[in-house]
Amino acid sequence: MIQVAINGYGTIGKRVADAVREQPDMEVLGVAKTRPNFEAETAIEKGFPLYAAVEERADQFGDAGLEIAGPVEELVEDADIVVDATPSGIGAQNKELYEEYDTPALYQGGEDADLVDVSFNARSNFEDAVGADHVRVVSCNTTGLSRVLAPLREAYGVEKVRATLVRRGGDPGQTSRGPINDILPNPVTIPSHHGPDVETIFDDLDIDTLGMKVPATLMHMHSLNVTLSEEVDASEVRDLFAEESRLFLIPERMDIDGSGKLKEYAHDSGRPRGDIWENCIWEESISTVGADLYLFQGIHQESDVVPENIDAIRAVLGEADAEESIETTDGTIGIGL
Ligand SMILES: NC(=O)C1=CN([C@@H]2O[C@H](COP(=O)(O)OP(=O)(O)OC[C@H]3O[C@@H](n4cnc5c(N)ncnc54)[C@H](O)[C@@H]3O)[C@@H](O)[C@H]2O)C=CC1
Ligand SMILES: O=C(OP(=O)(O)O)[C@H](O)COP(=O)(O)O
Repeated sequence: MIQVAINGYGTIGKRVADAVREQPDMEVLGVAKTRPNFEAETAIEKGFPLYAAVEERADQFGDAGLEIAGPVEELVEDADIVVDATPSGIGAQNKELYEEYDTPALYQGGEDADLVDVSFNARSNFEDAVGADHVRVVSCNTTGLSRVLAPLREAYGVEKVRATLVRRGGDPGQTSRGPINDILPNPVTIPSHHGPDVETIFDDLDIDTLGMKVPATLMHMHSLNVTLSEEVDASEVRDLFAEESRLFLIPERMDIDGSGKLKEYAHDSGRPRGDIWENCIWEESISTVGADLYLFQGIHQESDVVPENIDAIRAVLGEADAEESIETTDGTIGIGL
């Protein structure tokens, strides 16, 4: 059994912990947090050993009636791999800790690409992460773009990508985020950081991205234009995408007009936390004009990177190839609405 440590038990960390628990070849050795809160309490309720990420604050857990298993150093030392899901920039500070105990580590998309040996997307470059010590699972948006581009590149070739990313202002629990009544060009400079980030997965890709932030919390929305290397009928692209387990084509008959109904559907289907691990592509939006492909896709920022973290664990430890790992991950967490 692969012993997995999770350092940072917030939006991403708690979802990765639940997904690790579903795997036949992995166990959650423990999760580390800086301070007690509702997430620390639920970690204990779920039976995850809770470790103190910051020594000076360890007493706060006892004061709140939460039992601590030990300091984060102990957890890192005993683990086969650490998933660092701390806020942007903290992962970089933690790298020294993981190196000290010679424990390989996964980082999240908020960290810089040059922190790691490999930036990772399971569908696109699984093999690059085999045996690597420091791997970054790219951000929710980069994951969403990579999943669409990988099959298009293989089937037709891609000349140029242009994407406009309408990004949610904050996650539902991030009460201090915004905007609350505006539409922001964000970042206002072009390209946004997403294009260069996708190039950490496909280094020969020509991609321009523009970003915005809007008063929404549920999901991001991408408006995508891909110039393919050949003229393709839209129905062929739909068939190509239908073969991809992490692309959900929203059928017209479902009458899902946006992120609200998508999330409602995920809740109705019994998904944990209403998570949607797949890209959600409106089937009717898939259109071609000559070699230009257009589509809209919704990206559930809180959960699409979760299966990618699970696959990255197997890649780093050389425990499976891409196909085996993706199949196991999808089957155990319930991918395929
Ligand atoms: N929330 C999202 O939509 C997505 C986030 N990401 C990336 O995932 C990473 C984590 O983001 P979230 O889960 O949203 O953040 P979060 O703020 O929800 O969770 C981070 C957790 O780490 C804890 N923490 C803070 N400092 C720590 C330390 N020194 N040691 C251990 N734990 C510490 C916090 O208390 C919190 O529980 C970031 O790099 C972010 O860019 C990637 C994809 C989507
Ligand atoms: O990595 C993300 O988005 P991004 O790729 O748009 O920077 C996640 O949705 C986290 O975004 P945040 O930096 O707005 O919390």
